[in-house]
This record gives sequence, C-alpha cells and structure tokens, in this order.
Amino acid sequence: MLEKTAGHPTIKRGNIGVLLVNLGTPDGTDYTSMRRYLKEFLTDRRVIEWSRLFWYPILFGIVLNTRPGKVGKAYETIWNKDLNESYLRTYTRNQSELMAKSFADQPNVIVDWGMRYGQPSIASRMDALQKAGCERILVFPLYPQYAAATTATVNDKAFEALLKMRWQPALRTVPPYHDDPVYIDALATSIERHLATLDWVPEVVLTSFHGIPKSYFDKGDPYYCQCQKTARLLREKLGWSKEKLQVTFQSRFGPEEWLQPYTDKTVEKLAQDGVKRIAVLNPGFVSDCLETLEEIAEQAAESFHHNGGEKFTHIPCLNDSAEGMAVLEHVVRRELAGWLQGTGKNNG
Ligand SMILES: C=CC1=C(C)c2cc3[nH]c(cc4nc(cc5[nH]c(cc1n2)c(C)c5CCC(=O)O)C(CCC(=O)O)=C4C)c(C)c3C=C
Ligand SMILES: [Fe+2]
Ligand SMILES: [Fe+2]
Repeated sequence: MLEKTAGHPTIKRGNIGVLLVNLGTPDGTDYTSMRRYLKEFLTDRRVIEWSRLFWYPILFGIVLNTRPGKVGKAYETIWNKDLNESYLRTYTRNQSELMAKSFADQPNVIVDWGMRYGQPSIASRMDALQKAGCERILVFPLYPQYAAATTATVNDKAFEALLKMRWQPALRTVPPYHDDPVYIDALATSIERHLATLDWVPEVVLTSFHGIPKSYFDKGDPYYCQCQKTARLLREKLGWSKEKLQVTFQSRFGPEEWLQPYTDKTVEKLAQDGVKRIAVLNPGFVSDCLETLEEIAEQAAESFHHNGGEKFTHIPCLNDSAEGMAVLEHVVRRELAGWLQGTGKNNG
C-alpha cells in the first residue's frame, strides 16, 4: 500500500516481512574471504565468551592467520560449484523463495533471507523490508534448538538494526521449535525414506548436534536439554531404543570441554567395538553445510572405515525438501498469528 500524508514523503505501508536468518558463510574459499568471515564470527561475544584481553591476542595472533587457509580447503571440498557458493547459502535462498511461493495468497507478506555473518547482512535485509513497507517483521533464526551462540546473536543483530531506524517496524522473533510435532515427524520421515534407499540396516543411528562449550550449559543455556528432548521425541516416534538412536555433539573448537559425548570419539569407538553399520543425521542443522557435509559425511565416514567399520551413511538435513518446508512454513504461520489478519487495518 502507498500512502501520502500532508508534509510527509510518500511511503509504502501495511506489509509484513518474514526474515529467515541462518549462521552465515564465506563469500569464497580464498584466504581473504575466509579471514573476513571468521573474524566476524569469532569476535562475536555470544560465540566466544572469553575476556577480550585473553582471546584477541590468540585470535589475531594465531587463529586468523592459520585457520582461514585450513578451513578454506575444507570448504572447497563441499562448495556448490554450479553457483559458486556454499550449500548453506543455496539452501537458505531456496527456503526463502519456496516460502514466498507458499504465501502467494497473502500479497502483503514479503519473505526474505539473511545471514548473521557475511552477506546478505541482517541489517541490510531489515532495511530493505522496512523500505518495502513492512511495518511488522518476523525474524526467524533457523535453529530448532535455542543457543545463545546462535539464536540470541541473530536476535541481537535484528534489534541492533532497529536502533538506527526513526520509524521502527514491530519485531517478533521465532522461538525454538525443538519439540514441535511437525518437526519431529519431518525428521522421522526423512530418516525412514533415506534408510529405505539402502540395501543394509544401520545397527546404530547417531543424532549429531553442533556442540557448545560445557561452561555455556553450566551458565544456563537450554541448548543441551532441547537437543535431548528432540532426540527423545524422535526415538518415541520411531519406536527405537536409546542404544539404537544415540545423541552426540560435534564441531569442538578450542581447548575447553564441550558437550559430550563427542561425535568423532563415538564414531571411532563404535567401529573399534565392532559395530559395522551406522547412520548419522544432524537434526540441529536446518541446512547442510560445512559441519554436516565435510565433518560428518567426509571426515566421520573416513574415521569409521579407518577403525574397522564397514557401512556409513549420512542422512541429509531437511534442507529445501517438502518436509523441511512444511516445518518452516508451519512455524512461520503459527508465529504470524494475529498479524496476518490485523495488517493494513488500524494503522492510520
Ligand atoms: C566457540 C565457537 C563456536 C560455537 C559456540 C558454535 C556454536 C554453533 N555453531 C552452529 C552452527 C554452525 N557452525 C558452523 C561453522 C563454525 N562454527 C564455529 C565455531 C562455533 N560454533 C566455527 C569457527 C565455524 C566455521 C568453520 C570452522 O572454522 O570450523 C556452521 C557452518 C557454516 C557454513 O558455512 O557451512 C554452522 C551451520 C550451531 C548450531 C551452534 C550452537 C548450537
Ligand atoms: Fe559453529
Ligand atoms: Fe567444524
């Protein structure tokens, strides 16, 4: 809707924005792109909670000199060569486009996407949505389980963007959906469908979540408990035992203790203990990315085989599949309640 009020410039009004936000990704696998991305990531106080006096000499003296080259090589192995971008970016954009199609019956809903680190930034998309007449914006951090290092830092950035606006849109943020039956059903369907394509049956299925330092859990982060609840509900849905569907945590960073049991150690131990066939899925990742495609589908598979395992399969994330989109759309429609019917009225 376009509106002109005496003495004011013509402005668009009455729209609702939905902003999907994932973690972020480097623009390229070269040293400079990797360093820029890692610098933004690893200077975030929500991610690294150590004192700056202690952390910055290590970060700027060692980590940002050595890690960009090493991690850049890992990204190269999983890069989407067709589009010259990471799969996290490809899937997040696809999710936004598919969600926009599902709201075709609501012409005042505008769906967009952004990244917490790298491009497109949250601030740039919030600004674009506001300019497109969004008086209300729903920010959706794409993490089923809440962690301060992921969900909260997205929300912080979104509210920070409002700081610079004279006429702020109303802002809602999407809560975790780790126990939503639509999400649990989608995970169960994706597991069953994937396993049906194999000519073997896994003895153990690992649900591998990204870890966080144990100290964050001790300070009250609900992430660990939400991961456990997701796994319990999934187990109940599939009718599997605790031995069949196990929970592990991956992607340790730095010397601290992280949430346990660790995925890499568990994979090694299972193989050494004589388990021959395993499957791994990553229910905490909305889209496949470095951590799933390289760390699990490549590294964990190699370690399993190296230690005597025979069959390993990685179950893809929900990505832009029909089930995955059903989850995201269900959560968005639920969180837009009261806005969809209210917009465009009572705002003069
Ligand atoms: C202390 C450091 C880190 C915490 C805490 C952390 C939590 C966390 N991360 C994700 C999801 C992703 N992380 C990804 C990459 C990644 N993560 C860290 C560090 C921490 N993550 C680093 C340094 C990196 C970059 C790669 C590397 O250098 O190892 C990604 C992949 C991005 C991609 O482009 O593919 C995702 C996704 C969650 C869910 C989480 C806590 C719950
Ligand atoms: Fe991470
Ligand atoms: Fe990793």
